[in-house]
Order: sequence, then structure tokens, then C-alpha cells
Amino acid sequence: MPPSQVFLYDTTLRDGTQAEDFNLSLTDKIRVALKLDDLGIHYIEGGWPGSNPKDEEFFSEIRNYALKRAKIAAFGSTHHPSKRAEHDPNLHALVEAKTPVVTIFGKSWTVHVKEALRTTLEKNLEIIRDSLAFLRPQVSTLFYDAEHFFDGFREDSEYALATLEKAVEGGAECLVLCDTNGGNLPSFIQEAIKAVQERFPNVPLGIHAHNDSDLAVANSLAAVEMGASQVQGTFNGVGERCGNANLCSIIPALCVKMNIPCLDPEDLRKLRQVSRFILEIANVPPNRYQPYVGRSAFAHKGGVHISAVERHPSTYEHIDPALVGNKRRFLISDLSGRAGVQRKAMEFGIPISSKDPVALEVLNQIKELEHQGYQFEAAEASFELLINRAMGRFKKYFELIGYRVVDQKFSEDGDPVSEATIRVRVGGQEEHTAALGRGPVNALDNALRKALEKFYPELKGMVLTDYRVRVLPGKEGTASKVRVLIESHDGKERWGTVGVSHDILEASWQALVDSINYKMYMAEKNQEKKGCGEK
Ligand SMILES: CC(=O)SCCNC(=O)CCNC(=O)[C@H](O)C(C)(C)COP(=O)(O)OP(=O)(O)OC[C@H]1O[C@@H](n2cnc3c(N)ncnc32)[C@H](O)[C@@H]1OP(=O)(O)O
Ligand SMILES: CC(=O)C(=O)O
Repeated sequence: MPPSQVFLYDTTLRDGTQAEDFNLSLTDKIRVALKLDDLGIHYIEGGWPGSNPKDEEFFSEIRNYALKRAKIAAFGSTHHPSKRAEHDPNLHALVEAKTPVVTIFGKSWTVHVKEALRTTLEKNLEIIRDSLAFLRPQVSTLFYDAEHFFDGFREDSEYALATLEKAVEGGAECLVLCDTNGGNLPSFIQEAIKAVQERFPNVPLGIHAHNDSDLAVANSLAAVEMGASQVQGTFNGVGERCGNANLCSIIPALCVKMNIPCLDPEDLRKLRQVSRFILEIANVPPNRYQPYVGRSAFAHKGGVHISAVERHPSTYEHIDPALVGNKRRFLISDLSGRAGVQRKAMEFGIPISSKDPVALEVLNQIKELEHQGYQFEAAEASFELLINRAMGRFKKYFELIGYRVVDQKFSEDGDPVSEATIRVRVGGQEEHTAALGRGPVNALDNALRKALEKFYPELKGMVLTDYRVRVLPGKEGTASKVRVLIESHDGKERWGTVGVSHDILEASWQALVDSINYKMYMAEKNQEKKGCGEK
């Protein structure tokens, strides 16, 4: 039977940092711990104090903070086979970490006892009991992680259960069953838990699942369905190899789908923000397709989907995105229909009906342009300008008379020098400028801005923050078409524009021009809003 409450045990700072390319400094660890505490996580495993000085420092540093809700846990192993518990430096380090919770892991699988620990099955049982018994009087809460429990249970169920018995004898308050290699299926997880419950009806159980079969979340929830009241996992599922059970998916599943309290609804709304915060700190790019919290988790692209979601969100959404702090997005592409165009236009504040011939014209243009290689999902500014052009509302801020870009290399080792000259007409006035740049696109961008800034000083505050070039599929080698996506920023807003051509400069030019036009268009639009009394 599922428990009445689940306790969340986060191991991002310990097992999470065992992931390739996921590293945290001491300061990072403190910041993440405080964030998790603020969210309402019950236990935060800070590291392995016997492992390295950073983890030791973490435990002394975190004592300087008054945590609101979370308890800090220190992690380590049972004592070394060659030592007695009282002489084992790892166990001493755990006590010296002075944490309210200590978690130690021990071996449940005969293969591990013989091959990894290189000891006898009897000795391992003694190691488990003695390690816990040594810690028990010195720590207030003691958890036992039964490493490889499920693999051990399959191999020799009696021995695996005997290891748990020793942990209980030693004083473990919760037996956390681990799918360490992440290879088990939910049905087997439930079968093994049933046997554990029959043997230990009064001992709380926990689950610690790895994701090697992409089942860590399913296995964790299967364990909870059986009655496990502690769930260990990491934010964004980071962890050794393919990662740990992802708390960003487990938490909403528990709260929203299984109605098992683990976070307050108000805290649940912070989930996406906390997920992002941790990735930012670790300098890891977010996975846009991550369930619940990813940018695309509630992004609708197919025309049929957009139309139905407009009518009733649950037609294509499994939960309300706001519950986890995410939001619904509608994407424009060649898979869109009129409802998508209308929805997007409404978002831009342009009222058109899906029956309006303009909606159909815009739709046809998008389908043709996407066929040519344009893509508007990351270039919404270009799309907004396209709607305005179709409606005859587009204002031309400048006219190109011509440009020339020269890229010269003077020696084998030297950097090339790029220079652009440009002639534009603004109103009735012609402007002719030149600029150098770090590469031809930068030179062209510099020359264009230099020509326009005199007329539009607001362009000075605009910077290009991202520039991506993608060679479009084809067999034409260096003659292939390219798509350029530019992201610009003016301190307040960020917008994306797109250009496509066989010529990389032309593709860049299109995206640059859209970016500048959009900036000017936004400035006027904001001015109009102010004129209408909007704040
Ligand atoms: C499933 C998990 O994620 S468990 C956590 C894994 N995390 C980590 O390993 C990160 C932190 N680890 C470390 O910093 C180091 O490995 C340390 C400090 C713990 C140990 O370092 P070392 O003493 O150099 O050992 P090493 O890293 O080679 O690990 C193997 C040793 O651990 C021992 N060991 C492994 N598991 C256990 C256990 N449950 N109980 C007791 N000893 C164990 C092995 O017997 C072996 O000892 P031996 O070489 O004397 O035979
Ligand atoms: C304890 C642990 O991290 C594991 O078994 O995966």
C-alpha cells in the first residue's frame, strides 16, 4: 500500500556529482543545498566526508546556515574488511561531519562481496552490523543503503535479506533498497519489495534507483506504490553513468498523480526554477525535452494539437504546466494550421481570426519558407515581422543600396582581416560607412549599425548574443544552403531571427536585418502601448 507521505532524499550533491561533466565547487554545493532547502526537500545528501577535503569542508560550512526544513546527510560505506569499525577512518569521518543524518551503504550481492570487497559472505554480514552499531549511538538518524539490493535478491534472495537483517540489528532506521546498476524492471522491484516487507513488516523502506534502463523514475514510483516512504534521487536525473532517478519527474508524479504529499503545492511551482538553477550553477545546458520542467515539455507544434489545446488544454497536456512552474508554448512551423497562426498572432498582440485570409496567406508562406530551409520556432521575431508584412503593416526603417565585404589573409599564420562597406538610405538620406570586424559577419554587422545608429540611437543598446549556422541537408558540399539563427538582446527583451541562403553572408544579412527591424518595431510598439496608457 502506498505510504501517507513520502520523504524526498536528494543526492545531487553526492551521486549527482558522480556524473560525467557535472561538477560543483564548495560554494556551488552550498548554494544548491540552500535552494533545495527552500524548495522543501526533506534530506540533502551533501557528499562523502571520507572522500575529499571539499566534501569535508561542505559539512562544516553548511553548519553556518540555519536550514528551514531540510536535514543534511553525510554518506559513506561500511568499514573496510581489513579494519574494525572503531578504527575505520571513513566511519570516523562520518561522525565528524556532525550531520543530523548519516547514510551508509553496504553490499547485498554475493558477487560484490566476493569480487569487489574480496571477503567472505559471513564477514560482510559482520561488517554491516558492526558499522551501523558503531555509528548508531553517535548519530541521530541512521539510514542504510543496500547497494545492488535487487541484483543481489535475484542471485541469492536469502543472503540479500540476511544483509538487511544485519543492518536492522545494527540500528538502521530505514532500509533503502538500491537498483545500483539500473537494470531492473518495475515488476521485479515490486516482487522483491514484497519479500522485504514480509520479512521486515515494521521497518520503513526507501528506494534508490539508477537510470541505466531508462526506468529509474518508474522503478521509484513502483516502490512507492508498494509502500516505500523514502525516495532518493537527483535534480534533473544527473548521476553515475546514465544518472539517478529524476526528482523533477518523481515529485510531480507523487504530488499530482498519486496524491501523496511530499511538497507543498506552492513549493511545487518552484520546481522548474530550481531545476534550471542547478543546471546553471553546474554550467550544464538544460535538456529542453525533459518531462515536466523542460522548455518543450508543454510546447505544441502540430496544427491539430494547437487547435485542440486552444479549445481544451487537457487534450494534449497531462498536467497544468503552471503546477510545476512551467508554461504552455505554441510553436510555428510547417506543421501548423490556421489556429496556430491565429494563436501566435494573438500572442504578439495582432488580432486576426483563423478564418481571415491573412492567416491562410501567412500559413502558406511559412510552409513554403520552411520548405526552403527557414525555421521559425527559434525565430519568433522573424515570424512576427512576416505577419506584419502579410497584413501590410510593415514599416521599412531603411533600404539597402549595397554592401561589400572583403576578407583578406596576409600570411599563413596571421588572422584574416575582415572589412565591410555599406550604403543605406534612411528616409531621403543616404549613408555610406565602413567597419572592420572579427570575421566577415561581424564586419557587416558593425558597418550596418554604424550607418543606422545616427538615425536610430536605440540600436546602441542592442547586442547579438548568439549566432548559429546550420548547413542544411543536401549533397552540395560547400555550395549547400545554410540557415543562420541569431539571438539579440537589448537589456530587457531577447528575440530570435532567421535567414537562409547558399551564401552564408546573405543568410546572416537576412537575420541581422530582421533583428534590427524587430528592435525598431518593438520600440514603436512599446511607444504605442504607452500612448494607450499601458504601464
Ligand atoms: C553505488 C555508489 O555510488 S557508492 C559511492 C561511490 N562513490 C565514490 O566512490 C566516490 C567517493 N570515493 C572515494 O573518494 C574513494 O573511492 C574512497 C576514498 C571512498 C576510497 O578510496 P580507496 O581507499 O583508494 O579505494 P578505491 O577507490 O580503490 O575503492 C576500492 C576499495 O573500497 C572498498 N569498498 C568498496 N565498497 C565497500 C563497502 N561497501 N564497504 C567497505 N569497503 C568497501 C573495497 O574493498 C576496496 O578496498 P581495497 O582496495 O582495499 O580492496
Ligand atoms: C548507494 C548508491 O549510490 C547506489 O547503490 O547506487
